[in-house]
Amino acid sequence: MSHQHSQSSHFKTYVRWRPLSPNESSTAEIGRSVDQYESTHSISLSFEPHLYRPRTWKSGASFTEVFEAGAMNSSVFEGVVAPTLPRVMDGATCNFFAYGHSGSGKTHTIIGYNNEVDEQLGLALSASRDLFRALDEINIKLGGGTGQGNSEQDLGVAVRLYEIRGKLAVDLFNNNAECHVREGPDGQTHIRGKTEVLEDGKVRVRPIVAHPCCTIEELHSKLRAGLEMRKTGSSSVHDESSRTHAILEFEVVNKALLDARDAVIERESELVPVGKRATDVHLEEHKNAYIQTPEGKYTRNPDHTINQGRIDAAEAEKSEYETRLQLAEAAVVECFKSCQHSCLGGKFVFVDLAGSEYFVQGNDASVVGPKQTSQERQQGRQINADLFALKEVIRACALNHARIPFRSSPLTMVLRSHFLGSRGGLSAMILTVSPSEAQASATLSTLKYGNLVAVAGAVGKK
Ligand SMILES: Nc1ncnc2c1ncn2[C@@H]1O[C@H](COP(=O)(O)OP(=O)(O)OP(=O)(O)O)[C@@H](O)[C@H]1O
Repeated sequence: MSHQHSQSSHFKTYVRWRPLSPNESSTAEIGRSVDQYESTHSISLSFEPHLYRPRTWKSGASFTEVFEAGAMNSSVFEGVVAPTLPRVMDGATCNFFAYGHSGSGKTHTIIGYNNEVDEQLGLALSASRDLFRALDEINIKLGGGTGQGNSEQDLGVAVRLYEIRGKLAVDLFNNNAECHVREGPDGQTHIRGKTEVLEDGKVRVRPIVAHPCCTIEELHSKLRAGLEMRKTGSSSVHDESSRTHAILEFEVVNKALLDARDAVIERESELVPVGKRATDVHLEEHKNAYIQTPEGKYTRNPDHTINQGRIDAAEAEKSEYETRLQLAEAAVVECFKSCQHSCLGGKFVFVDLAGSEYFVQGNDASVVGPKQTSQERQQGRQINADLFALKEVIRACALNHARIPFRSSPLTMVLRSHFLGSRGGLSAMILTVSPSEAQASATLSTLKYGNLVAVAGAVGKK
């Protein structure tokens, strides 16, 4: 088939239909069928006549699998996430994006609403369950490890939960603290909270909080508390609509790594006042070294001698603290080298993308969104920009470009390390869609975006 594109082994796209909800039971369903090619599927849709919508639409052969409305979370997990566990246990990052309109089933898929029943457990919670099982085995095998986080080397899971709201990251594990997303001189993205000035003059800037968990129960309870903090906005479709991208990370850690990272933050906070003092001393000593003549020119001040010794002492102190920081950073690297298992640093990342009702492709008139305030329209524009940026990053990664446009949006900046860490890992997008004719425009919008992303993820791959 001419429109058939093979799926990259590093990026996959899935579709999940949800059942009609009780209040949609009287509405008609979108006509749909699936064609299977070698390892991909295309979807054909037919709609009731509508002024702003085509009568039929067919995707490319873009989708790895299409889950029908009867599929339980456990089947989706087995098809999408479970096969990637070995990659995470080898230290890679596997990213999973849920994308769909408000009420289409993103939260149902990622977190789940009934955690008492295994089949209903969301993908993230099932992933954490399997991750803990695998880590417990290693902790016992590596000898001495109790699996309860008592040993420096016992492996556990650090969980982070934050949202991208506009240009800021909001830490749901730190009382919704607003954090800035910046690129550092090292080219890495840094997500940092407000600067805290401590009593001893140290200046601390905290990264996103990572809760270390030794058991799945501990992780669930932290997660429940964080999810309570999620901002909800009004929506014409679903009361709990989110206008933000939520990011949930599970990273394999041990106490030695967490301590080493804490030491880096501590050394950074010590360096700030010492660095400032060195700059102040330099400025003070040079301030009176020149005077202005009546003609407005600057000339050396004969009455002032620069105290070079004072400047040198301040610089020497600064470089001592810089060395301490470098040693602390080297200790983090050493943790990875000395760990007896390659899984340290392996990550599952789940991203609940903002609702697809904001996605507009060109002058696409088929998308008729809910009535929005001007603030919501502005958020919508940012979300749309994020989604385009994400697609372009996926394309550049698939093409193995040396320069990947992570800087294009706060979302892609934040995902930088996850995409780079996914070399050896995998990224997948799950498109959640409603079969209701009443949601046809939103469903079409979701599938169109998913189709674009799948094409982007498949370029350059045979
Ligand atoms: N596959 C499914 N099977 C059964 N029920 C589902 C499924 N998908 C969604 N639902 C139900 O539909 C409702 C809306 O789903 P959900 O809250 O997951 O939507 P959402 O996409 O996360 O919405 P929002 O973006 O507004 O948060 C929930 O009551 C959920 O239980």
